[in-house]
Amino acid sequence: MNNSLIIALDFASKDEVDSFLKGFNGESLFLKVGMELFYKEGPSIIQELKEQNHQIFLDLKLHDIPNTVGSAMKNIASLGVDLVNVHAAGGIDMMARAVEGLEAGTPSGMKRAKCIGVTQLTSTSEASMQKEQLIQVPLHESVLHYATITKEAGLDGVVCSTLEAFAIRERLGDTFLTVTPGIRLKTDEVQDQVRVATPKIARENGVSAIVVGRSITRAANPYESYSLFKSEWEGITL
Ligand SMILES: O=C(O)c1cc(=O)[nH]c(=O)n1[C@@H]1O[C@H](COP(=O)(O)O)[C@@H](O)[C@H]1O
Repeated sequence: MNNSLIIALDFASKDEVDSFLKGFNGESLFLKVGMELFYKEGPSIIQELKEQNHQIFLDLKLHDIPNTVGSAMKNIASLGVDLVNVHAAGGIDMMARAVEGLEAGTPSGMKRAKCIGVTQLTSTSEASMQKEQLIQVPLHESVLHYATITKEAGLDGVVCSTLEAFAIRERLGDTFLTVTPGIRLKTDEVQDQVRVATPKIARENGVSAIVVGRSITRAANPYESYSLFKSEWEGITL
């Protein structure tokens, strides 16, 4: 999990995923399946990707009452994915029930998926958080607060931006995962993301894993783009 580069498979169908993965020549990857792909293809896409030896982050960002999230996680656990997430805004009880559900649903002999809490989405700015969520503290503080209650609930880490990762590690320790989307090379379009940084900054801030989507999946040559991100993330000069 640590030092991973997770590719966000934000595609409309399995066919698009297949043609994307062809360029990787069977390399074992850490892949994120999100709502778009999962709602189209269902659990079979997870099975297929696992059979191809990939690690899977199933990103469904659960956010509901504790009972519903706990039961949903029990079913998700049977898919055998490596990483799942919930919204920290659902609260401590909801997050604790998510982990309980995962533990109850993980088949014996299998490792339970790690569970992380989404703090403030990387598409959220301080101004929009204050105006739309009526949270009147600086965004950094809101993220640190969500990270603290996520740990209290027994989760394994958070989704945050690279800009908050260092402070989270300082407060909550090195083993608490910081998974950071909003990753762009200097020359990339930011698109709908707000709190963005390069793989180099992510590495310098000690984040556990970076998540990269469109900069790789929509690149003219996805494998070349993946290699660029990977070498900057790993600190290798090409
Ligand atoms: O939980 C996530 O993965 C997530 C949380 C967050 O705060 N921001 C965020 O961008 N993501 C996901 O990370 C990916 C980022 O994609 P790109 O912006 O295309 O690199 C998308 O699949 C998002 O759903």
